[in-house]
Amino acid sequence: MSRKFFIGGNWKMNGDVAFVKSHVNFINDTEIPANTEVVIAPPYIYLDSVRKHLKKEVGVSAQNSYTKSSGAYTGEISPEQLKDLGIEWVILGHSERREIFKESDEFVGEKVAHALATGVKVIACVGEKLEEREANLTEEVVFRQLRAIADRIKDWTHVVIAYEPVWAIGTGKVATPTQAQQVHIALRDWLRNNVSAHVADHTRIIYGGSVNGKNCRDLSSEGDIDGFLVGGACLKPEFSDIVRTKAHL
Ligand SMILES: O=C[C@H](O)COP(=O)(O)O
Repeated sequence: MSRKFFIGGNWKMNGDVAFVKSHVNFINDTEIPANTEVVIAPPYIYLDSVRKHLKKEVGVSAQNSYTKSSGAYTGEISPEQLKDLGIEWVILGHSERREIFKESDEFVGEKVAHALATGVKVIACVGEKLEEREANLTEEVVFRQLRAIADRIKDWTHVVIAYEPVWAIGTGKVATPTQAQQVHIALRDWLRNNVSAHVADHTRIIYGGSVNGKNCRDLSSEGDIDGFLVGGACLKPEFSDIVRTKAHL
C-alpha cells in the first residue's frame, strides 16, 4: 500500500520575524522529493506571512484551532479563519495541548471534527506518557485517544495520525524503530477493526519524538512509519535532511 511520506515541522512557540524570513528561504531552497509531502507549522501570528512567501508545494499548518466558527471566544482561532488565510492544515491533540492546557480526548475529537467539516486537514496526535508505557498501558491510551476522534468523524481522507510518545518529545530519547513500528501497527489494526480496512490501509501514521537528521532514515525503514512530525530539529538546517529522508528511493 503506497502512502505518500509526510513530514511535518512543528515550530511550537519558537521563531520571530527574522527567523520566518530565513526559514522560508531555506525551505524554498530545499528540493522536496516527489514522494514526500511537507507541511510546516509556525505560530499563529506568522501563518499569513509564511503562507504568502513559501512555495506552494509545501503546506502550512496551524498548531491548534477551536470548535466554533466565530464568536466570543477570546484568544481562540477558528478553522474558518485558517481557511481564509489559505492555511491547509492544523495540528490537533498535541500532547503539550493535552497536558499543559488540559485538553480532554473529547475536546480534541470535537476540534478534529470541526476542522475537517470546515475543510482544513488535520494532523491528529496521540501518545502515551512514560508512566503509562511502563504500566503497559500504551495501547489502551492511544486507542482511547483515537476512539474520541473516530466517534466524531466519518471521512478520514484528510487525517494524518501522529504517534508521539510523550517521553520521546524534546528529550532526545527517540523511540527505537521497532518500538514505534509496534505502536503504528497497533494503531493501523485498530483502524481496520473499528473503522474500515480502506481507512487502515490509506491513513498515514507518522512518528514524532526527537526525530533528527541522523535517526530519520532508520525510522523510515519500518513499513508502517509514514513520516514524521518534527519539533526541535525542524528549526535547524538538518530539517532538509529529514525532508529528504526518502529522496533516494
Ligand atoms: O510536534 C512535534 C513533537 O512534539 C516532537 O518534538 P521534538 O522533535 O522536539 O521531540
